[in-house]
Amino acid sequence: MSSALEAVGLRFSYGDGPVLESVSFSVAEGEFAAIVGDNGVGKSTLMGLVLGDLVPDAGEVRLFGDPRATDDHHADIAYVSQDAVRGYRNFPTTIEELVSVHLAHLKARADVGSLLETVGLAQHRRHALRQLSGGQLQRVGLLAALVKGARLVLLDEPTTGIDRKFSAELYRILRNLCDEGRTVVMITHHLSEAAPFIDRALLLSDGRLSELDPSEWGAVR
Ligand SMILES: Nc1ncnc2c1ncn2[C@@H]1O[C@H](COP(=O)(O)OP(=O)(O)OP(=O)(O)O)[C@@H](O)[C@H]1O
Repeated sequence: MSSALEAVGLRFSYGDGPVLESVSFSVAEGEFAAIVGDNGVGKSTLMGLVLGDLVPDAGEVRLFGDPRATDDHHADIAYVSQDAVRGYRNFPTTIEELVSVHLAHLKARADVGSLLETVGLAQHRRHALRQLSGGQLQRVGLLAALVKGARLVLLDEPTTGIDRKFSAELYRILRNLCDEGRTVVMITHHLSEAAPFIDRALLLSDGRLSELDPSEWGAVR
């Protein structure tokens, strides 16, 4: 399997001591990987390096085999943050309109109904964004990633403020995306809830990333 995302010897500091010392990992196309670690260990910093918002002091990020510096694969990757859509909540549009406009802008052809079906929002297609719950809004963020046709979907704490039932639904949607060949890398503080759906868990601590054995997934909070 070829790699969707690879990091080789990433080192990064904001100025004081290094946040990341030497981070190396590879996520293959079609995998669902979770990144876990205590508060402040550098998970969002690592995401910033992957997204190109931050530049490593040493090492390299590769997207689909290409060094990020030479090809940012803008069209292939999508980032869904904790509050991706919350800020747009009062924008006067329905989900259906949002998707249609986005598709038209991208000159992309896709069936709006099946995209909404994929993220479990079909029955809300004519609802205004302000009528949606936090969990439903989070899925609108994911929907934007799908409209774009992203092959690599990055999520930072997608289940913050979302109850267990909605979280499980979101994980199931992400699992399905991976089964269709997309790649998902998700920062989470809820590994035990995500465990039934993911392929791999990577633990960030002391500036390094290590693979967690599935037998350890239940013990990490
Ligand atoms: N812009 C910044 N300038 C200086 N230091 C920063 C900046 N952003 C983060 N840091 C520091 O870098 C370290 C890692 O922060 P980061 O947000 O990456 O951690 P995290 O693992 O995502 O944390 P959390 O789980 O709380 O979201 C922390 O000590 C933080 O205070």
